[in-house]
Parts: sequence; C-alpha cells; structure tokens
Amino acid sequence: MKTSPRTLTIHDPDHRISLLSGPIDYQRILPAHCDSESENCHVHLTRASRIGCGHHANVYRVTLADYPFSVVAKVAVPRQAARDFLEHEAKVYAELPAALYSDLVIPRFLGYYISRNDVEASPILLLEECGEPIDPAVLSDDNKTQILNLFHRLHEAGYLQKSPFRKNILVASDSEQRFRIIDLGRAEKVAAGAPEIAEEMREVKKLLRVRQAQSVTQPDQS
Ligand SMILES: Nc1ncnc2c1ncn2[C@@H]1O[C@H](COP(=O)(O)OP(=O)(O)OP(=O)(O)O)[C@@H](O)[C@H]1O
Repeated sequence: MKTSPRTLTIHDPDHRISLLSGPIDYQRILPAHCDSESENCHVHLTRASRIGCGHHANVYRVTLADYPFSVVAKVAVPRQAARDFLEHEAKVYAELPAALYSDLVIPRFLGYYISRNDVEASPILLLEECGEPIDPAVLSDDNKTQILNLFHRLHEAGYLQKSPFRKNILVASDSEQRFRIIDLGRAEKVAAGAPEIAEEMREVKKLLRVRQAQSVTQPDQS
C-alpha cells in the first residue's frame, strides 16, 4: 500500500485555494521520510467535494488512486493564523507515535504539502476520512468508554487535544462503529500527570454526558 505521495498535482477549477488557472504543484514537507510512498498523485478540489469547514480550514473529500481508504484534504482559509494552525497540526501528526495510527485513535496522516508554484495557495494536509461528528444523545455506554479511551491514549502519548468538541470526534458510518479524534490544530504537549489531563477528561465526559464518577476502562496492556 502506498501511504504518502511525494508530490501532488492539484486541480482547482473552482479556485478554492488558488487563482491560477492551471494545475498547482505541491511537494511533501512532512513526514520528511517515509518507508512507503508514491511519486505523484492528482487531487481535485471542487466546491461540491467540500465535506466540512471550521474556523480555520475547509475540508474536501478527495480520491487518490491506489488508496484503500477515503482521504480528505484539509486546507487553511486565507489567513496567516489559519496556516499556522495547519502547520502546527501537521507537526503534531508527524510526531505522534505509530500506535495511535494503527490503533485508529486518530486519522492516518498521509502528509503535509506546500505549493511549489503559487506561494499564495494554502498548504494541504492529507488525512484519512473518518466519518461524521458524533451525536452524544445516541451513544451507548460502551461507545462513551471507547471515546474516553481515545483521549486517554492521546494523553498517554503526551498530548492534549485542546478542543474536545462534538465536531472533533468522528464516527465512521460503516457497520462497525469506529470513533476517531480529529483536529489537532490546538493540540499541546503535556507532561504525564499534569492537571490539564484530568481537566480535559472532565470536558470530554461533560460533552459525552458521562457521570464524572464513571471510570474509563484502561486499554488492554497485555
Ligand atoms: N479526517 C476527517 N474525516 C472526515 N471529516 C473531517 C475530517 N477532518 C475534518 N473533517 C470535517 O471538517 C470539519 C472541519 O475540520 P476541522 O475541525 O479540523 O477544521 P478547523 O478549521 O481546524 O476547526 P476549528 O473550527 O476548531 O478551528 C470537521 O468538523 C469535520 O466535519
């Protein structure tokens, strides 16, 4: 499986990221090295393919040849602060341990790309598509435990998510309910045992409508 294209050719007919009329060339900045990569992928960004938007970014569903999962392109809105968030998020994805990807805690990270022929065009973060925002009202206790464990895993890896909102916890709509934490644009490093960890857990429990006393089942360490 190819995991990270080295370069991208972006087709942007609706001028979502650039005023150029032709294709825009991008090169991967992160991860700097990876074991498995493809040379170049063509990515189409159109108004119709936008599946999400936040305060800093627009998110597009993209099709990459040879990839067994759906992929999204996250693109900063035209503000420097938004680009800074996107770059920070890419660095966090690049630093997080491989186990958080293989255990499906966070989306698979294909890469962070900058344009070679249009400095005005936003950088692009390519991630695995992870579904829809959760609805806390319909979650079972087991679902809530799974989500709390995702945050536990992120904290164990030394990071706070820092925006634990419903829109940042996605559930895949396939037969198996798979939850994933997204949006690490505000994520911060945290020392083990720091009070901010318990504080973030309290926020997640509040969001999930979990009684504060309810315990989180620890992941199986065996
Ligand atoms: N990997 C993904 N898979 C599916 N949908 C996604 C993915 N990443 C983002 N989205 C969709 O796009 C929306 C906006 O993404 P995100 O929250 O990352 O943007 P942002 O601008 O960085 O957020 P904020 O408003 O917190 O600054 C999400 O709420 C979600 O609906």
